[in-house]
Amino acid sequence: MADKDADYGQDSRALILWIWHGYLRKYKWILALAGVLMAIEGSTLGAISYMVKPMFDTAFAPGNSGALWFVALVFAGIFFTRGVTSILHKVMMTSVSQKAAADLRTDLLGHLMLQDNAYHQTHPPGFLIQRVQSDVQAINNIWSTFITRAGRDLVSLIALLVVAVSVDPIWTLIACVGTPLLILPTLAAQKFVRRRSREARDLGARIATLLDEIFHGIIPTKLNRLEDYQSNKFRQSTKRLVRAEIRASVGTASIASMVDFTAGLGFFLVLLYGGSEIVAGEKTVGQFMSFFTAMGMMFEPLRRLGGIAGRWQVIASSIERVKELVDTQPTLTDPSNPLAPPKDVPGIELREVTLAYGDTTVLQGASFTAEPGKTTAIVGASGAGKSTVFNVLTRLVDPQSGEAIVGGVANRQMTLTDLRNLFSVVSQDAMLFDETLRENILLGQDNIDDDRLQAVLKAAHVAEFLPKLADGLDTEVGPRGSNLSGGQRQRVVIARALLRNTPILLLDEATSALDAQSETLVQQALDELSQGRTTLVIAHRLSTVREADKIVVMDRGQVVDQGTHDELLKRGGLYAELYNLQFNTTGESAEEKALKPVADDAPQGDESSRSMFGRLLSRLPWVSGP
Ligand SMILES: Nc1ncnc2c1ncn2[C@@H]1O[C@H](COP(=O)(O)OP(=O)(O)OP(=O)(O)O)[C@@H](O)[C@H]1O
Repeated sequence: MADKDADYGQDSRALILWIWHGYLRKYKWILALAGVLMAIEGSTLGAISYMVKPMFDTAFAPGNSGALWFVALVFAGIFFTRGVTSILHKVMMTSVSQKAAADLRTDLLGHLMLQDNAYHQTHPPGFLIQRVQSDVQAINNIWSTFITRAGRDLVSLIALLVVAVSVDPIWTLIACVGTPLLILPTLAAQKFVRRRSREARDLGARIATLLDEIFHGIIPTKLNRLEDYQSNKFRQSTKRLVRAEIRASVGTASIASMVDFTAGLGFFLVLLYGGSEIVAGEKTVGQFMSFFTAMGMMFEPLRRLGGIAGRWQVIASSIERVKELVDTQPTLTDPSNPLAPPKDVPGIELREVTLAYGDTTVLQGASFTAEPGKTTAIVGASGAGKSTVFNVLTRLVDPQSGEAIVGGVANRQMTLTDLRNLFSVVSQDAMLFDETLRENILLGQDNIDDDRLQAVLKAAHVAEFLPKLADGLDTEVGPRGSNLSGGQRQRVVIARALLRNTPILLLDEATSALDAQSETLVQQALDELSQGRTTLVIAHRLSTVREADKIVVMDRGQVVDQGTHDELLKRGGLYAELYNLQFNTTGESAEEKALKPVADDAPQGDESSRSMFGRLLSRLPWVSGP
């Protein structure tokens, strides 16, 4: 993302207020108590430096052993108080900080899951993981660096300053003479740090995306010998990250160092001026020691506070990034006056749907109907827009014009929850989570009785491979279900769909990745699943859609024909061409013979149809691929 001023121009006050209102205000009493404890701890430094004066002037100089006891006991009490208050406020602050960060992470995840599909296509998983994990962690650092330390340091500084002023206001003024010199360089350094931190966070997100792609695609990476290529890309990005991190920390450190320089100047001047007053006998050694102890103790908190200005810039850049995500609103939302979803098994109608991604038109006035409780197949070449039809129906994307009607209700008029509760989708990528088989099937439903579960396992043909698994239903399936075969994963997804018991079933190439034996089993499970439901099937293998009640033929975003298998073959249009082509190339001579007259007789004098054929020939996966 561009590193421009406008991006990090979010004013710090607004960012703090956002965190305060959203995540901290509810802990205000704990924070207040922790603040009091912090103030007590901070003021103990002032008390220590204050007690140096009586130690010298009342106990040491006159040799008063009674006063010595008193001073020693007071010192012990001060250190004890410091220890107790320190641990108490740290525990309180840490618990609030961890809880606030957990709340923020959870909110962020919920918000990101609601974003449109288009958003997730432009914000890859690695990028979002980085935001949810690392940026929130950086915000969490607010506590360790900003509030806990800064609060205590500020109180210490004030207490020590009070002691110093009480000893001699002029000495104090001289000691602080260099402070105004700090302002301009500090502001410049802060801006620099914020810029570099932002750059580092961007690079971190890019690296997380790269890692995500490498590990998700580890098999193609190995097979294509891409190890060096990926390592190189990683090395380049990490080099830039290291550079940005180093620059940011140099900026942060330089702010602290500027404090050192001005403090050095202050010490130098006070030593000359105050020292001469002691030599002249105008001040006592006790006063001088008390002042110098206060000044010496001020040095560390002041240095840390100087560094905190830089750290705040790092934190602010993370808050900005997280806030940017939170401020992004999804466009696919519930209607303001939603209608109830259909009660019976619904029919589906796509009415003149046109959809484009940028300049690319994907659906162009596409219309068809799918009867309730029947199976409708959608066929067409790769890229014809078949999967996009499913995306429109389930509102993963909204078309620019036209509408999708489910059971007489336009899908945009239902809430997203009601709409998506109507569909079960089984696709080629059976999405399993890294949990047990049982958890993968139940997906959080805890009201399923065992009889129903067993019936579902049987119907989905999961029961057949259960005995082969070490822990049966409690077997861990591994990341993305990697401990199961493709066919087994499909059957788990079918079991899920059976349990969801939705009235509409969308099958997107559900059996295409399976061998013949698995395909038969999965097909049986799917047949079981589609009973009594409105089913839409996308399949490249036309043998699997022959039995459909209706077949919708798509070409380049348009519905070019629809009917039963026999009707379409008789008409001799695109479907007959596809079918003929498929069975010719797979060498099923019986089909070939049966279809040849149809293909020859088809009304293909039409040039567009012939060019379509040539186009299809080059695009069809079953022609070029295995
Ligand atoms: N998010 C997107 N942004 C841009 N173009 C897209 C997007 N999604 C799909 N497309 C394009 O839309 C066209 C239709 O895609 P779709 O996935 O619907 O085709 P399909 O018929 O299902 O293809 P296949 O059979 O290969 O799965 C393709 O040309 C694809 O490149």
